[in-house]
Amino acid sequence: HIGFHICPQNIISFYRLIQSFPAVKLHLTGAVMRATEVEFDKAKEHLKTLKNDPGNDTKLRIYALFKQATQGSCSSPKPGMLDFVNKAKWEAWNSLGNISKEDARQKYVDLVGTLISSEAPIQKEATTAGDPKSSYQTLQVTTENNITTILLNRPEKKNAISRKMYEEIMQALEQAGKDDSVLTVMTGSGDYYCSGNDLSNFTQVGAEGVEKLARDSGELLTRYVSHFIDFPKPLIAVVNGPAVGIAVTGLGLFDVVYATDRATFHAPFSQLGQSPEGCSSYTFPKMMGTAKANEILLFNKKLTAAQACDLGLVTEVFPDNTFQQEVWKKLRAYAKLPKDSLRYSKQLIRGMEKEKLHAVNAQECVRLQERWLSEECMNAIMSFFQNKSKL
Ligand SMILES: CCCCCC/C=C/C(=O)SCCNC(=O)CCNC(=O)[C@H](O)C(C)(C)COP(=O)(O)OP(=O)(O)OC[C@H]1O[C@@H](n2cnc3c(N)ncnc32)[C@H](O)[C@@H]1OP(=O)(O)O
Repeated sequence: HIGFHICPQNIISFYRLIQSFPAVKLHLTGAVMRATEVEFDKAKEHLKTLKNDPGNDTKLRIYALFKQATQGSCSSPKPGMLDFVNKAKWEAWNSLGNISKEDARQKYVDLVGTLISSEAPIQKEATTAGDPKSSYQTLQVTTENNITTILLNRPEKKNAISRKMYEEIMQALEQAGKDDSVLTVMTGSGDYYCSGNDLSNFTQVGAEGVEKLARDSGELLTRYVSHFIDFPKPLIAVVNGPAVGIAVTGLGLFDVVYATDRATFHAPFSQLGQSPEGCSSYTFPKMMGTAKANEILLFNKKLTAAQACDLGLVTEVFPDNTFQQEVWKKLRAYAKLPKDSLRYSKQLIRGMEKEKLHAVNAQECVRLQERWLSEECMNAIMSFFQNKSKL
């Protein structure tokens, strides 16, 4: 017995205690938050939503990881024999030895993730009435056979991503990250996978002018891309047709990309007076070499599915007439694999890169905010709407 009383009120005071540490306040008010710190903060918030008491051992582990992540190794003197609670906390913290702050932060995030997902309701059926998933306007989100599918659903606009759709995709990713499914799939409805950013996002200039629009767009894009960087389980793109702009660049943040042989991949940034996003200025050169990436990101080279596969952007290409059948057969088999093993393996594969990716995302969005205000970009957007100059 360690002196904690296990009741909901005590869980709440435990969180308050954790929140009240000066180190956390300092960390929260820091002007620049590092990527995993953002994730760490999210985990702290998620922790507050736990409905069940995780038990004293787990609470001590959470406490210890929190201290190690924010203050480093335990160096305070051991509390006296009769100071049960503080002694147990000290022992838990001290038992972490010299593990780094970053490792502790990751372990904290993983532990909270496991606790939260163990409470998630079991999803047995595809979308049902009253399910928040059925309230999306631009997406159709379903969970079936352990697979949550996010269907981009504006086929009449070639699934161009409107502001509403950016928000809904983020919301759907948050849900999918927490639900009981094993895999998350993104695909498009109709003949396109996605024609990228909806160019009318740049024509809705409010009273505060274009600078405000550019700032808001930069903020939206940063959040959007962060959701892919931080997505905790395997994320698969089923590219059912042509992909443009951010729908191409973001593919570097997916874990597997299956494409129909009808798909093309086009990131026409210089043609639009813009610059790369979705972390592609980092993921593309890393994946295919700088020279090949330059043809795509600087010189607007449109790739066929086979070329994209040769360059490593696409995992496998299927003939269009058997695409859906072959891909879903594979996915259904993958979705039978153990969920946590997949989740942890993905986190190991991606974990080391996360901070870098967040930094790249931030840098790309700063550059884009400047680009969106440029004459080059404004002319390209006007030209699309006035002359319908297509790519
Ligand atoms: C909040 C800001 C975040 C910014 C993130 C940065 C992201 C950057 C990018 O993604 S850059 C790429 C932007 N995309 C484009 O430039 C594509 C523009 N579209 C086209 O060139 C063509 O529409 C096409 C080649 C994709 C398809 O041509 P086609 O098959 O001939 O179809 P239509 O042109 O008739 O299209 C049907 C319908 O959809 C509308 N539409 C298609 N794509 C977009 C788009 N990206 N933005 C807005 N609207 C789009 C098109 O206008 C038609 O509408 P209509 O029927 O005329 O009302």
